[in-house]
Amino acid sequence: MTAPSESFAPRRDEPLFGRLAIIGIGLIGSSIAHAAKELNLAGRIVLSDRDEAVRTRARELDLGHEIADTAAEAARDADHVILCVPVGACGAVAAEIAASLKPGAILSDVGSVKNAVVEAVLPHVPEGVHLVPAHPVAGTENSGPDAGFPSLFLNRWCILTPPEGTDAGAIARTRHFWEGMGALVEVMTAQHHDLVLAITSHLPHLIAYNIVGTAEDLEAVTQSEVIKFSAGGFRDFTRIAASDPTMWRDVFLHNKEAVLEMLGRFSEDLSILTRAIRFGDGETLHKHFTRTRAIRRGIIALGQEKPETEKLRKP
Ligand SMILES: NC(=O)C1=CN([C@@H]2O[C@H](COP(=O)(O)OP(=O)(O)OC[C@H]3O[C@@H](n4cnc5c(N)ncnc54)[C@H](O)[C@@H]3O)[C@@H](O)[C@H]2O)C=CC1
Ligand SMILES: O=C(O)C(=O)Cc1ccc(O)cc1
Repeated sequence: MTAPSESFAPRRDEPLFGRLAIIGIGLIGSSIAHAAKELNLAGRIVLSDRDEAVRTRARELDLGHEIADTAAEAARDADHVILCVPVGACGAVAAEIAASLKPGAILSDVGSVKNAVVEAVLPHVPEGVHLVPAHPVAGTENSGPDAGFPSLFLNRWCILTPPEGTDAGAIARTRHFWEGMGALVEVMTAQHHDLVLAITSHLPHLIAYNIVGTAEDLEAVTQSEVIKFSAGGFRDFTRIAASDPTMWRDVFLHNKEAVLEMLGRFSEDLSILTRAIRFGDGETLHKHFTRTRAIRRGIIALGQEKPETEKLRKP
């Protein structure tokens, strides 16, 4: 199947899909387009975006093989259609392309929330079309067609959440597509996905948006010292808090229950730490920090993250 290659992942001799349609040409859509073209995952890659300026830029960047003016045009006759738009737009785009989807096609997405996307998209999926939702747990704080790069998904998880009874062949083809881009694939229910991601991704983003906002509110008091002396911790938060506002508004509006559940637990734990500080309970603080340090070391041991000191060393 694979030939020796200079690429970041093996290039296929034969494409996996005849026609791939990507709707939404932002960070994720353009990254898929780069990877799928470079690795020969699809014979023809057609992209579309509702924003004309984005379509023009995608043509300049030579993304895929063709930029269509409408989502319906891009999806026509496609074997694999991926919605790469904000979570709140998935239902409307599915309605827009429904009549263009051919029997046997796989309809997928990349949304950071899964249950709400399935609920919004499923009513528009024609008979014979397979819905296989996906979430690549890989990204950056940047957005738009210039932000994408082909190795974004390399060694990163991609979670598939097919509704019960989904055709096994369609799930397997979607798995092979993401594995083809170097991702590690896991299958779970949409509900479980949303609960896990609420604590591992959505809550951390909310905390970052909040702390950077609080710091900005204090600027008058601190006279720019927040920015000047922002050491590692705060700087990391500013990167996360620079993430796309539309995308993250949609994440919180569409994963409301799970995020509120995790936020409740977070607040309870924060109260314990607050009490410990107030009453000088060093033992509680030390115990807590020891436990969290072990979690970080576990992530590094699994090879999913490099120690900061290694990142700082010159290559
Ligand atoms: N940014 C990240 O790090 C990650 C994002 N995701 C998910 O991927 C999806 C896309 O995110 P990004 O690529 O970061 O966003 P982005 O903001 O870079 O691009 C989204 C694109 O969708 C287009 N769009 C919006 N509504 C549309 C519609 N109705 N029809 C056609 N095009 C439309 C916009 O014009 C924009 O070009 C989101 O659902 C997000 O939750 C998943 C993993 C990581
Ligand atoms: O930039 C970061 O650190 C991210 O966390 C990127 C990201 C954002 C949203 C997702 O659904 C998955 C990954």
